[in-house]
Amino acid sequence: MGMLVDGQWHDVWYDTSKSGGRFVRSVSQFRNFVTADGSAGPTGTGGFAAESGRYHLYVSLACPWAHRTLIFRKLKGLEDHIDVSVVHPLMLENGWEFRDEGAATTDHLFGSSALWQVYTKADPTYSGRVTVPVLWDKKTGTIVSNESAEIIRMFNSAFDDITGNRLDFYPEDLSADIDALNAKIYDSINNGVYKCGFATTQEAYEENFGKLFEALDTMEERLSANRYLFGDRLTEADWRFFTTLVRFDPVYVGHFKCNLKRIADYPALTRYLKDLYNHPGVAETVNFDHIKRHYYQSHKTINPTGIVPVGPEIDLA
Ligand SMILES: N[C@@H](CCC(=O)N[C@@H](CS)C(=O)NCC(=O)O)C(=O)O
Repeated sequence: MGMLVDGQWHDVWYDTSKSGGRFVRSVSQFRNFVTADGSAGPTGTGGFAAESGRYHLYVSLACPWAHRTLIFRKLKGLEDHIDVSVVHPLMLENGWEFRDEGAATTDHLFGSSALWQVYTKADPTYSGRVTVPVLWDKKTGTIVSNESAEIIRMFNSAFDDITGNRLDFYPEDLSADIDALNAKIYDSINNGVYKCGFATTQEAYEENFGKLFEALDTMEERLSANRYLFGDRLTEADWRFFTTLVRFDPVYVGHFKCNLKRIADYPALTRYLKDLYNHPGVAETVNFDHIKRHYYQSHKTINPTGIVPVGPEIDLA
């Protein structure tokens, strides 16, 4: 774990000393958009037109945020148009690293040993965290975006004329409702589990623990009456929720101490999780080996022995 300061790598853990033991996620800094015609998106600059083979995606199979982008790449038929490098599951003193081992790969573009080197290629004086996912532009030699919420929006529509795939997970008529629900799920659930797990005071942990399970109870109720979060319409909000749900019982219950209940104890959430997992193409994006090894072996302040629990038995088929 570490970060870049003026383009130099430093091995440091999250500093919670100024926030009462609370984990505060930093804001992503590369915020451009790929658009169908290269015009500017909601933030950043233009010049990033959708083209087959032009963009490269860096992901971790362990990371819930990167997982969103892999799901969209799959469901939107982008696999032949956007290639991928997969970091090694262990994130230690050099941060995310590349190694040709199992499902992990080399850096297919530059052969870098660590992801921070890709960040400094985009900006030699970059200061900040080195996170996945990263969407790289081969043409201009820079990072388009390192914000998953925005990368999935690009994947949802920018390449439609190239792929002919017009599935829309962010339909206009639901967009405001999706944004509102995303915000709630992000704060109390997606990021909520991290706020429990990375808390360094009892108070910070308990505050987020309460909010997390309150939010899960609300979702359980909502999904008791609906197949998906918005009735029978499968949207971006479902995929954003899914990547946390699928990691919950194998990792967050134990490693992040989110243990009031398991997802297996919620009938509607269990049915929903299985439904999404069995959606064509999605199971192939889930790698429980990387998920478990990443969390249990990378966060030495939480699990110093690095022992990965063998259980629980997970059967989502
Ligand atoms: N807001 C970012 C967050 C991405 C993120 O925090 N990724 C984690 C992995 S799950 C990471 O790379 N962390 C490295 C670090 O914080 O140094 C997004 O959604 O794209």
